[in-house]
Amino acid sequence: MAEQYIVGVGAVIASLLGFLFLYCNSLIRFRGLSKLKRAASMEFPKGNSVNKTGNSEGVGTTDIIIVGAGVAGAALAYSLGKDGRRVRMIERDLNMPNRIVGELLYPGGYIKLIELGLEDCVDEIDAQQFLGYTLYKDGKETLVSYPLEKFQSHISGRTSHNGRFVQRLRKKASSLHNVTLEQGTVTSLIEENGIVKGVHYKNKSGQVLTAYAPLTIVCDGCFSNLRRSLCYPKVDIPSYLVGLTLTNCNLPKKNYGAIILGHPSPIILYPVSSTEIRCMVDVPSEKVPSVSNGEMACYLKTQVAPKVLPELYNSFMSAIEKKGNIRIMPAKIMAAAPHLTPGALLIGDALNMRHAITGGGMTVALSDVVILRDLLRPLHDLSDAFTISKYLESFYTLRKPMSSTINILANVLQKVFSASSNPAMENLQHTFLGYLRLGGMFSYGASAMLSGLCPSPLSLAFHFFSIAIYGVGRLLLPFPSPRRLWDGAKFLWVASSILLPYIYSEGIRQMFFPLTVPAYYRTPPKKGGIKYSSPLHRLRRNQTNVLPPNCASIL
Ligand SMILES: Cc1cc2nc3c(=O)[nH]c(=O)nc-3n(C[C@H](O)[C@H](O)[C@H](O)COP(=O)(O)OP(=O)(O)OC[C@H]3O[C@@H](n4cnc5c(N)ncnc54)[C@H](O)[C@@H]3O)c2cc1C
Repeated sequence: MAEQYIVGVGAVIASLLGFLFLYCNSLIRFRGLSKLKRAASMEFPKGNSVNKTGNSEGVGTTDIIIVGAGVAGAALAYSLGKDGRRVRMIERDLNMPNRIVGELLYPGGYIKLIELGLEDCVDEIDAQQFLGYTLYKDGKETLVSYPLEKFQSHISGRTSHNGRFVQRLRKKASSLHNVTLEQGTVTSLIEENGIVKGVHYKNKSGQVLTAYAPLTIVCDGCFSNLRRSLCYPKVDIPSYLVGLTLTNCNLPKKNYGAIILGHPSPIILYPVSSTEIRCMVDVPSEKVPSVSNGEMACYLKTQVAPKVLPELYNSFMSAIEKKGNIRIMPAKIMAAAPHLTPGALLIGDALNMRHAITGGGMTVALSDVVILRDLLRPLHDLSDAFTISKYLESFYTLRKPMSSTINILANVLQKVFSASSNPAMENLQHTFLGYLRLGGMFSYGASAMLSGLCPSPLSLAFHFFSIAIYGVGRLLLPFPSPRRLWDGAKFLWVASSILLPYIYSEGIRQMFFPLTVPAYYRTPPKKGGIKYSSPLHRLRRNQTNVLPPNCASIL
């Protein structure tokens, strides 16, 4: 009864906010899409028609150097290669990566793969369809399904081994005759008069070489050693993710992952192949036990194993015993803070990182690739580094709907999921789970954001207010006593102190008022008579089979 009352009051306020949100959302969407359409619908250079602007080793043979052939680099190389650019990709290690990162791709990320023509890269690698999560807390279960009803049946999340996926992307990129992929470690950028002209790199045999191109795109991942000169890196590591591979077991619900909200660490489980389950344990940075001296194994056995689902317990214990099976990675957070550098650009984890607990990095990276490809498409000549750099500044605002929504959700949810002795935090966790259980536009709206299907800062703000109303309402009922009012105030304080710093670091103006950012209006430099044709219109027509026109129609 009480919950219905809260939902009723919440629904009225939420409807008003919702109306405002939908209005602003459609305005921004309309302006943003038409800008991208305008840019991307211009004719792109084909094969040999690209101006030859390189000027040293490999004179005139490279338009764009890409550093790092990970998810972002390989996908970008393919899409730029498809547009006729001569791309030179330099990757430190061409062997199949063996990492515990980048295993879950959201449905929104899968749609980006389709937009890039790379959807077959999740075929033949034993990737699993992924439809959502079951959250477990104190013996209660909450099912969170991605809102996929309005999509074709193949649209869903995908989970797989990162290495297999990356190798497929690399293979697809290097299958294009105008994309070269070579093994080498880029050691520095070549800068002349404030313009990046190319890179110094060491090849497999240790020889120091140089490569030149009018544009260098750095995608060297979370441990980037090149980002320093292209952005203001402020990296935070709130926790570490400890990964184990479980075999001979199944998750309770097929195609769904599991998140166990237990003390001391949340545990995340999802399939990475038809026979293996990835288990990730989030351990706060200040108390990470050492793997080498066996403390981690002991921590997992004594502290974590009792919280694992009973049907996975034996596999979990055997996984700890398996040599080399305990892997650990820092979960870094870094807001994008680029400084414009003519001749160079950063994307992927090198530019921006969010907590890995929700697994949104690849979706953001692929979304960035789509935006960048569309912005670069009308440019025939990349030689005017200053003008191009100024034009590409719009990239940092256009990426915000996807990147800021996924970043903030990841960073906030890691805090909400982590056990805490603070009753207000515990309250926040219960409120969040209760909100997800409400169903309808509340839980579907939240999962539409979480899946990358409806990435919108306004939607984020709307759900934050709805959760706040719901949470405070729960605390005040049945009568708002002074004690309850105090608890409600503490609840709002804790919730805001988690969320607001992340909104601030993403940039309030870029997130909520993109139309007031001057860079947003930059159009392609009109040199050499750009002709207008409509490759993107064709693309968008194909896309509508996959993508409903707006968020409201997904829910
Ligand atoms: C523990 C953990 C789990 C995660 N899980 C998920 C998940 O489930 N889903 C998800 O979407 N995201 C996840 N992420 C984030 C995801 O891995 C990244 O967002 C994504 O891989 C970024 O792609 P990228 O191309 O920028 O970097 P990467 O994929 O890391 O690629 C960088 C490439 O650059 C190469 N390189 C590096 N330095 C040089 C150099 N100097 N010269 C040449 N090449 C170089 C590297 O060898 C590598 O191939 C996770 C992250 C962590 C830490």
